[in-house]
Parts: sequence; structure tokens; C-alpha cells
Amino acid sequence: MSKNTSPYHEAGRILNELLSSKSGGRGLKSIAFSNSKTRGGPSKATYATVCKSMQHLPAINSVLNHSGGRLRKAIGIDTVHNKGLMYVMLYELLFGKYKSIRGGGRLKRMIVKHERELREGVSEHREMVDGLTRATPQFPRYARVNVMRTSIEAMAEMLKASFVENSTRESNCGDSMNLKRSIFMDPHVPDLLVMHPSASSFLHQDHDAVKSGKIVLQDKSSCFSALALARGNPNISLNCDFIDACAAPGNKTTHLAALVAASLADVSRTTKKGKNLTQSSTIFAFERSSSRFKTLKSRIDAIVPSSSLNKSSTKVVVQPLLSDFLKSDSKDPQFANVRGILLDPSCSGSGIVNSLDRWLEDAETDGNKDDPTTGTKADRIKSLSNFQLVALTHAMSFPSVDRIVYSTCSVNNEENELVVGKALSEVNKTINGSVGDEWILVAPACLDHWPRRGNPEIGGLSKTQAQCLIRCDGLDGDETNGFFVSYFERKRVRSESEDAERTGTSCSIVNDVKLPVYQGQFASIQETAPKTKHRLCQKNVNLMGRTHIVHLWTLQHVPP
Ligand SMILES: C[S@@+](CC[C@H](N)C(=O)[O-])C[C@H]1O[C@@H](n2cnc3c(N)ncnc32)[C@H](O)[C@@H]1O
Repeated sequence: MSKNTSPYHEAGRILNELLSSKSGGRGLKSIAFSNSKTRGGPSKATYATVCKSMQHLPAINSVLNHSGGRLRKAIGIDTVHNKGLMYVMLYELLFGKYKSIRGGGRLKRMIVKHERELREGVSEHREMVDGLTRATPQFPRYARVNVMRTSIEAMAEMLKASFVENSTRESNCGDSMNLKRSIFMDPHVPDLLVMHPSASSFLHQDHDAVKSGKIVLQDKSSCFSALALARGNPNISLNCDFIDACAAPGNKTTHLAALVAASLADVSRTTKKGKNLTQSSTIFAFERSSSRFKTLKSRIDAIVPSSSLNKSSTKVVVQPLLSDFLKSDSKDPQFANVRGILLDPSCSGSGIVNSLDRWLEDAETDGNKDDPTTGTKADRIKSLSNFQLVALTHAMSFPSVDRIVYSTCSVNNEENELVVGKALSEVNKTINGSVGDEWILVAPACLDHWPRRGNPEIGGLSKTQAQCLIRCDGLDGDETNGFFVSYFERKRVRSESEDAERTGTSCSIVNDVKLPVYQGQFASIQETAPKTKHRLCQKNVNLMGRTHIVHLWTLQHVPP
């Protein structure tokens, strides 16, 4: 059988490209769909084979490299023309479902000659191999419903039908099928659906609901940024403008738009008849890279209804700006009504740990791939940290702004607590005389019950300040990527809102749809079960004039 007729040929081609420098940092999807012989891209089976082979590469290499790389040399993996195909075959033989290689060909013959030693290698190093293959946790498939375009009910119905359509025969029975087809509401982020990780096989960037902007595929942790800005302090008005300083591809911008639109609509509904108050907000979305700006614009067009279509008395407009935020003029009159800034700058992306295909997708979209720094990892982090500090202090210089969220998908202290601590001390030093203008860290009310907090004593932060910071750790049971969120307010805002009666729903998710609330049901499939337990109480409450079923959550840390 020639190599082109191998059933793994296409998977091998994709893997070759991923492994080579030719990929230029492109994600799995864009490689898979480019040059594919089949219209519409590779088959689901091929796509899954590539993902699984990539996931098992560390384990395969550890078996090959043992004993000074004797097996590596024996099968000739570094000298064959089609290394990707050989890796796929090794995956199929050692870890695949049938533990055998279909088809024939020279590469197969080179491998099976050493089959016995390869299998011995796997069993001798079972523990290490298991550790390596499990190192990448699989998180639930999160899907944020864009309630500006559709409803949770409509999306839940559509997804239920998709589950039935896409289930394989083997998963078609018993409890495991029920769990795989379940749709939950997230306990922290409104409008966020939680599904089994296998839902990613059909619910990906090419799904119609995603392309049309009805669903945004966004990791739970990355929803915390806009949530903290819009609901960090339930007593401050959202009837103002915002800046998203580093916006592309626009997940957080559009999330902020949805949250502001919902709050303004609620206020409009409760405004007494006759007042006819128009609530409006503009979100200025900065992006300095022209290629990423194009993505940002098309995502905004798909997700945010244009104001001409928006017939209600509330109006949220997202205005994309192809511009460097660091060069923006904080006193520009167009920003006079900006009260909040969302700053989610380029970062090392060291927190991104989820399943391989999403890791690669996220590297394309969320993580920083455009920072100009080169050199050692330490140099790169330092340079990013300097840039992040400049961006945060610039955000703090806008006179009309009184709340800021700074977030990263990094787990490095240098990009997180250190930046926060330095920004506070640098900026507050310069604010003398104007009482109440100082910046302080505030624990976002909407994440009151999120247990993982910041690291104290870094950048001069006290324990109390570190308690205001939110951290997520996917390697320690949070079922999200590693993430960091800080929420700042001007001191005066805090004292004003402390006087006001607390009206918000800081730890509640409005669940009119009656979907069950996620309590870690998918975590049993993980090695790293969540370390938090959710305790639920359900209440009927009157919120902004409407009666809702509100789920109030308490999260408890489970001791190891
Ligand atoms: C981490 S990504 C933002 C992800 C985005 N918040 C989201 O959730 O979809 C950082 C983005 O900031 C952009 N960026 C970096 N420095 C910038 C600057 N000085 N001004 C504007 N955009 C910048 C990068 O090009 C990149 O697109």
C-alpha cells in the first residue's frame, strides 16, 4: 500500500504540518481545513485521530527515548519522510482503541518489527505514560449564549437535537449517554451553558450557531473579566461608556455588551411610566493589529445587533478602533463618558491548559502571539510584564474612569499580582490632593463565592488585597484554564456604594429556563476532580419587578 492510501494519510499530513515550523503558529483547525482533499475539511474521525495523537506525543516520545533512544533509532522516526504519519501509527498501535495499525505500507512494517519492545516500553513506564497522557485535563464544553440574538431556551433545544444527531452508537445507552447529552447552567456566569467535553466534536467554531453569533465558545474563566466589570459592584450604574483596551477577537467585548444591554434593559423596565428614559452605552474596542482587527469587526457584526435593528429604548453600540490603546488620549472628549475599562492585554498564555484542539484554537485567538519580544522565556515574561504595567497605568490615567478590570490568561505572578501591586503604588503616589481618586482593589461581588484568590506578598500586596483577586487553576480542579482577574475602583466609588442599599444579585444566577445547575458532574471523568463543592438553595425572588427562580450558591473547598 502506498503511503497516500494509508487510512491515516490525512491525519499524518495535518500532524506533519502542526509539528513543522511551517505552521507559523496556526491552529489545528486552520491547518486541518487548509489543503484538505475533502470539501468541508477532514472527517471527524481524522480530526479526532490528530488530536489524540498530539495528546499522546509526550508519552510516545518517552517510550521511544528510553534507554538512550534505542527504539527511536531502531524504527527510524527521525529519518522518515512522513514523521506525522509514523506518530499517528504509533498512537494507534500503543494507545488507540484497537491497539493495531490498519492498512499496510513501509512505515507500518518499520514499526511492527519492534512491536514487542514498544509494548513493553509502555507497560514498563505505565505510571509515567499515564501521567503524561493525563497531563492535559479535558474541561467541559462551555458555550455562552448570546442573549442579544437568541434565548437560552432556543439554544438548549437546538443543542439537545444536535446531541441526538451526533451521538455514536456506542454511546447510545445508559447513564453515560444521559450525562453526555446533559446541558447545565453555569453556577457563576449568567447565560453560560456547560456541556460534556465530547460536545466539542460538533460544537466548534464552524457550527452554524457559532458562526451566526448566537453562541460564543468561551472558556468559563475568560467570562470573569466582563462579568467583574459589569457586576463587580451591583450598586453602580452601567449607563455610561466603556473601553475594551485590547479587544480582538472580541469575546470579552461582546460579553460586556451583552451584560450592559441586559442591565440597561432591566433599568428601563423598572423606570416609571412617562419618564421615557433612553439608556445607552458605547463600548470603544481598541485593537492595534490590523489582521486581528478584521476578526474583531466580523465578530462584532455577527454578535452585537446594530443599533438600527435595536428597537428598544436601550442601546449598546460597540465601536471598533484600529488603534494602539497606549497612544490613546485619556482626555479625548469622545471618551468623556467612559467610566469603565476592560484591559485584557497580550500575555504569555501560560494558563491555557485545556484539551489540545482548544489549546491550539485559543493560542490563535486568546493568547498572545504577536508580542515582538524574543529571547529567553524570562526576558519575554519581563517584557510582557512591563507592557502590561504601562497599559494598566495608562488605563488608570483616564480622569472619568472609576472602575477597571485587568485580566490575563497567564499564571505567572510577574504578569498578575506584580503588575497590580506596582500599578497601585505608582499611580496612587501621583494622585495627591484629590481625595477619593486613589485606586483600590475590590473583590468583585459577582464572584463572592469563587474560592481561589490571588497570591499575597507579591508586588507589595497585603493578604486582604490578594483576597480581592481572582485566580483560576485548571490543573487544580477548577475545570477552566488558568486565569487571573483584578477589579479596581476609585476609592470614592467604594464609599458612595457602601452607603447605598445593596440591590444586586452578587452570588446568584437567574435561571428561568430550569436547566439543572452544574455541580461538577463531568469532573468524575477527570483525574483532577474539582476541589470545590457547590451547595444550592433555590428561591423565588422579585428582581427588578419580575419574579425569578434564583439559585444561590455557596462554594466550599474540599480538603485534599
Ligand atoms: C489577549 S488578547 C485579547 C483577547 C480578548 N480580550 C478576547 O477576550 O477576545 C490581546 C489583544 O490585544 C491586542 N493588543 C496588544 N497590545 C495592544 C495595544 N497597545 N493596543 C491595542 N491592542 C493591543 C493584541 O493584538 C491582541 O489582539
